[in-house]
Amino acid sequence: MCGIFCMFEANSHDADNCLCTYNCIQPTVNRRGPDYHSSVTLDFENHSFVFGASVLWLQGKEMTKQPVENEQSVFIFNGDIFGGTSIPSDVRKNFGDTIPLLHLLEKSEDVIDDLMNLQGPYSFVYLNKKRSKLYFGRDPYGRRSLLIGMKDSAILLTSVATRMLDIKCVELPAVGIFTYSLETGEVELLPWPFRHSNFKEKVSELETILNKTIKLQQNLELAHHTFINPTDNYLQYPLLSPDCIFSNLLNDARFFQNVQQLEVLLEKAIEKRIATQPAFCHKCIKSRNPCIHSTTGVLFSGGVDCAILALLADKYCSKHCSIDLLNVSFSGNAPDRQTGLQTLDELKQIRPERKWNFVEINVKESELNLERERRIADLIYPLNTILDDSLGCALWFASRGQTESYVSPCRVLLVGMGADELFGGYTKHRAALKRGGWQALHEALEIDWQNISFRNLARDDRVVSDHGRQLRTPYLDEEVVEFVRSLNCWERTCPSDNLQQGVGEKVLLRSLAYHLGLKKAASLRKRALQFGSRIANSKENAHDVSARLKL
Ligand SMILES: Nc1ncnc2c1ncn2[C@@H]1O[C@H](COP(=O)(O)OP(=O)(O)OP(=O)(O)O)[C@@H](O)[C@H]1O
Ligand SMILES: NC(=O)CC[C@H](N)C(=O)O
Repeated sequence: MCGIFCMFEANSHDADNCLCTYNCIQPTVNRRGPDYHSSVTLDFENHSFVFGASVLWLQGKEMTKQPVENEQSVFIFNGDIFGGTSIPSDVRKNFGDTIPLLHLLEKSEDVIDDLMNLQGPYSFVYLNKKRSKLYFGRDPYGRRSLLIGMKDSAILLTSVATRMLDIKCVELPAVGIFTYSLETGEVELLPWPFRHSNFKEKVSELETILNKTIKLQQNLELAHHTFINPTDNYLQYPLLSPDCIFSNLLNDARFFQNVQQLEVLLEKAIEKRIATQPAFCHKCIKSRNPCIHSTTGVLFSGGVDCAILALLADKYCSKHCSIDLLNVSFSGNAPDRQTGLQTLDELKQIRPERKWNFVEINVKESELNLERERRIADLIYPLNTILDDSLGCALWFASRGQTESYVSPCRVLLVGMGADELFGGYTKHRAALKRGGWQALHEALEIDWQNISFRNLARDDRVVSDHGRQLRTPYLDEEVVEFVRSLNCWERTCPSDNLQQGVGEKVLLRSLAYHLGLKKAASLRKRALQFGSRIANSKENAHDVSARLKL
């Protein structure tokens, strides 16, 4: 993952202030991109700028260095363009995504339209000198981090910050692309063509931080999918075994069509996310020696979401390479260790030729406390709850991929984020159905989807990228999301008393797992990362501010 940093100050010809902040954050920014790092200092139109970037090379035949600077532009980019019509795929294959994206922005008449025609996660900062404008933003789902803060007249934009900084930061809301005019100092928002329910709250939080009114031209409609009731006694299979239920469902032509469509789209999403990387692992990339080490890994609890990812990854990883399955536990026999080993057996049976590296990552409390203080709390910042602490720490250790005898050489990690929001996997979805029927479940899913970019995605990106690895989330692929969100809630999930736990919730995804041969994993009950790994104390209130994250 690349690390990006930009700080600029109005009415200034001296970058010392900005450089001072850069020096403080630079080591953390650089950890995100181990292949290259550099910075650019600029005095332009009565503003002083510092741009910094570190690169994890993933696209193109050669690495693209950053910041990219030419007569017209300075550009820093963290992300992956995987598809869409604005940049042809053969161009990306040869030249990577950074330069073509810059060219697109340089000639763009309608930035939002051009970006909406791209697929993939990103955040960027782009100075267009001709237009005297700085553009910055995150992709519409908010899959990459970008923080914003202000001190006096200086504005900071960075992938990561530290708690020590004398600048209060917030996550830049993924609501559109922002522009800053060097001529007037005005900040404008070019919004994505839909609006989340918390749009206003997020924009006004930003106005407080910047101490400016943000100009917004369009007044957008709230993005909301309409609700339709199921017509028949949909999914009424009480008291049957999971095997019978899945077999029945897969024999239902209408249901099976959705399973097949999901399989096609998810495979495509995984294929792109595996194919788009150089054919070298972390250890061998410097020498460029072709290797058979793992380049792709899966954060692996053994649960249904990541089991599907691992099985489909097998199809697209070189048959000579191993695949790392990284499994973290904060107590020897944590539930996720048991399910991890169980699903490993299933994968081995289905794909016996593959070398599956099940990496047992055991974390002692002393090490957890040390690393949280030394590093993880800064990565989680500005989020600060007990839940952020548990998830952030668990993900950091899982993605470090380190045991006493092994360090994972993967540069790309697949994770199952987004599956529960899209397919309805949380206990609260069961509660909503019980409380208010399908309509309430539909609304709960809408809210979860609208919140996903603010809740966890940027934090997860900051934490995993600290190991110089790229987090990739196939369930959050645009085509997968569009398809799943086009379905009625009752076609995706059925957390009713008629279908037992471990079958009804995420029933569409579980049916796909069963169809692929993951017959045991298909009906494993959900165990959230913080409980499955035993990092969390269930007596604490997950939404309270965490004292452990304070300086
Ligand atoms: N103990 C663990 N070790 C490593 N990775 C994990 C672990 N637990 C969860 N993950 C990763 O984090 C993702 C999201 O976690 P979440 O808590 O939503 O898990 P989940 O719903 O139980 O998913 P799954 O069905 O894949 O277990 C998982 O899909 C997986 O990639
Ligand atoms: N990891 C990144 O964000 C780098 C940007 C770009 N996709 C590249 O591979 O060069």
